Amino acid sequence: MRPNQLVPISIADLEHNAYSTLALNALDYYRSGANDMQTLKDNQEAFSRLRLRPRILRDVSKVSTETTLLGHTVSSPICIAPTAMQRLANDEGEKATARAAAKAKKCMILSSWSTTSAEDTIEAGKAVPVDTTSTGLPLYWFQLYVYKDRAVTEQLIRRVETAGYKALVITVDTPFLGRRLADVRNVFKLPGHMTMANFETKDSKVTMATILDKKNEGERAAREAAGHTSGVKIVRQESSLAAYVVSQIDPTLNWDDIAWVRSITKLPVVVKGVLTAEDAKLAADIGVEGILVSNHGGRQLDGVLATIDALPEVLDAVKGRNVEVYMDGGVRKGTDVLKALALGAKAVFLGRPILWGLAHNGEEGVTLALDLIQKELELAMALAGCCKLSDITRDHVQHGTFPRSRL
Ligand SMILES: Cc1cc2nc3c(=O)[nH]c(=O)nc-3n(C[C@H](O)[C@H](O)[C@H](O)COP(=O)(O)O)c2cc1C
Ligand SMILES: CCCCCCC(=O)C(=O)O
Repeated sequence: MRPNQLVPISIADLEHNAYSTLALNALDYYRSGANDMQTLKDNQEAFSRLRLRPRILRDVSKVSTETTLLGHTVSSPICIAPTAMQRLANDEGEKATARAAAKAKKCMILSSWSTTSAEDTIEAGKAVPVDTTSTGLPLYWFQLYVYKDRAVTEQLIRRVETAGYKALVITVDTPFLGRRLADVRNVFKLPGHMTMANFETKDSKVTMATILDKKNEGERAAREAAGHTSGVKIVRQESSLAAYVVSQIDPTLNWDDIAWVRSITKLPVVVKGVLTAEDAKLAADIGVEGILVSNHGGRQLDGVLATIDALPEVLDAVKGRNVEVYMDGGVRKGTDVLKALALGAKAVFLGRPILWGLAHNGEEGVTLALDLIQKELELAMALAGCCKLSDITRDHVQHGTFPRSRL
């Protein structure tokens, strides 16, 4: 371990260590939120504004966190959110995460923008022997960005169906990339030896470097055409990620496209990035199977509600409808998970904690991150008087610090 690093016993320790392990452009890409990072901060702080209401004397000698997600049994409601470019943290990247998910029998969502292909990632997970001493299986879902070129999107859907992914998670909060200032300053780009592996064909490798080079070439040509001397240094005001999004991702995305995706696949569809009752109702009306309440880890529209604060209105809006509701954003501790479940989430997803685990020690680091928060959840459940997830109710949590009698 490097000087100043901690023997990690919490997600916060893993994050602390990652700060001295990762290269600055990767660290900044992972840790940043958009603009002032108000929402990024609030995602965690909002959990601290909630208080737990434990019940006592309930025989909590055995605690189980087993649950189902869209009909599949997994060991726990703690799941892995899609995060792009995991090989920036560790060379094994998405494969390491998939193996850790398999060992823990947890659900992993793979990003469209992975640095390992969808096929190679799930194969790595499937190669891990299944622990038969407990029920449940690892579960892999695929996160979809809808490309301007619908053929690219459709081909990807066919590939992930064949590979064995069990749901499509369509991210709907990213028509354009949020402005992450550190990435702009660093002129963030993927190192040349890594690719957006799902978009690599025999003939063309889609790297951000190639996109950026084309863009620079275009800018240079435009300057020359306007009579400027060639060779003048071009000062870019965006990360290459933002440029790639503008060139490839469809900002016209709307509810008809969600219906289109549903019409071309038998996989269940989860919409990721819902923050309001209004949109939750529209999602349920269109027939999606899942809603992931998310503000993209504070990386898109800065100033939106913390996800744990948006969760109740989404749940109220779809009460009685046949749709599962999950949340992500700021989940760092077992008590955070308990609070989200008490408000009514079916599961929670972890973004950055998995990256901090990967940076720590690849697959073992992700296993450690998952295990730390899993053990914290089990302890929190026992201390709150809950042996199984169905024992956790809305009465286990309240807003603010006033006793109920004074509210
Ligand atoms: C570095 C990074 C990359 C991400 N990449 C994606 C992505 O490719 N697709 C996506 O839908 N969300 C992406 N997200 C958002 C996460 O899925 C998730 O919503 C968020 O990280 C949850 O917040 P947390 O990091 O506080 O746990 C990314 C988040 C981070 C931090
Ligand atoms: C269409 C937007 C691509 C963003 C890719 C990665 C990501 O989601 C992030 O937050 O960064």
